[in-house]
Amino acid sequence: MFHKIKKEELTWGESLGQGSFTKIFKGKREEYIDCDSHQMDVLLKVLDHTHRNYSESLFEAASIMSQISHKHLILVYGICAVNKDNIMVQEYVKHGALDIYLKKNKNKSRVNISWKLEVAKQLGYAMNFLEDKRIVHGNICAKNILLTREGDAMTGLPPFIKLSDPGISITILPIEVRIDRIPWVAPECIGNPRNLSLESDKWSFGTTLWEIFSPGDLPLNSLEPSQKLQFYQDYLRLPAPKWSELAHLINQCMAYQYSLRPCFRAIIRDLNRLITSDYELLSDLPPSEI
Ligand SMILES: N#Cc1ccc(Nc2nc(N)cc(-n3ccc(CO)n3)n2)cc1
Repeated sequence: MFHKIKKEELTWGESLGQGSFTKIFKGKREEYIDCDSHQMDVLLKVLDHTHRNYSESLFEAASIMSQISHKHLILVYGICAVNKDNIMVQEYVKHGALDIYLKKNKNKSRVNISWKLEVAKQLGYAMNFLEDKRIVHGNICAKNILLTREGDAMTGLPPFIKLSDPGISITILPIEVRIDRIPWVAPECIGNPRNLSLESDKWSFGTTLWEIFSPGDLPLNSLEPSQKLQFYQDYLRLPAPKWSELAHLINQCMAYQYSLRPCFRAIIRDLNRLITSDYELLSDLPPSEI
């Protein structure tokens, strides 16, 4: 399952924002390694008291991430559950979530096409690792991609990302939340969330690709819930990026027929093709026009 962490080991720092049913704080964890103490930075993900009924799902998310180890997956140290608080303790990632980072660096030359392709490829590696282990994540989105290293175009140092835990599973969340998460939640999971599968992770990966390459926009952000549902009922597609090969890959991942979605090995191969083809493209389009 997961390691149980005592509240005394934790020191609380600043609030860093909030997820759907959680609040996140920076913190420190006292660690005793061969009897001298070490303080390490941690991220404390606290379940809102009003959603204490979801604590089992938070523990399940922690348990999934604790059972596997990969350089592009977040490291979860364990859970601290004392009286009303349910806290997931994970490694602190220096630059936080990708969705906020992309907005902040919208027109910065550092966040260019090759930077974005590198991030997409690393996410593909994490997803391929999960697919090989038949582990469904269930909440792939830019908000759950964490930036360990910004990278530096001058020295050619690439960015480095880690996929976060899935949080509360959509299989137990009310239909309103599933509809609100269109277009990240795959169509087959709207009617019946138990259709969550390795294939639905591919759909979400496609939406996340769209997010990474859009200049900080959120897909279908202006639509009401009923219009989001209609979007699926009409088999509509997200606005295609101008880069047709990228648009093609996004649409393959976001195939309404889930058996047609490519495996992550194929997705990584296609991303590598985009990376090699990317340089002709750079000459004629400004990054924001992809
Ligand atoms: N300003 C700022 C700032 C904010 C957060 C971090 N660090 C961090 N470390 C993690 N392990 C997880 C997260 N998350 C953020 C959203 C989610 C939702 O999944 N996680 N953020 C660093 C700087």
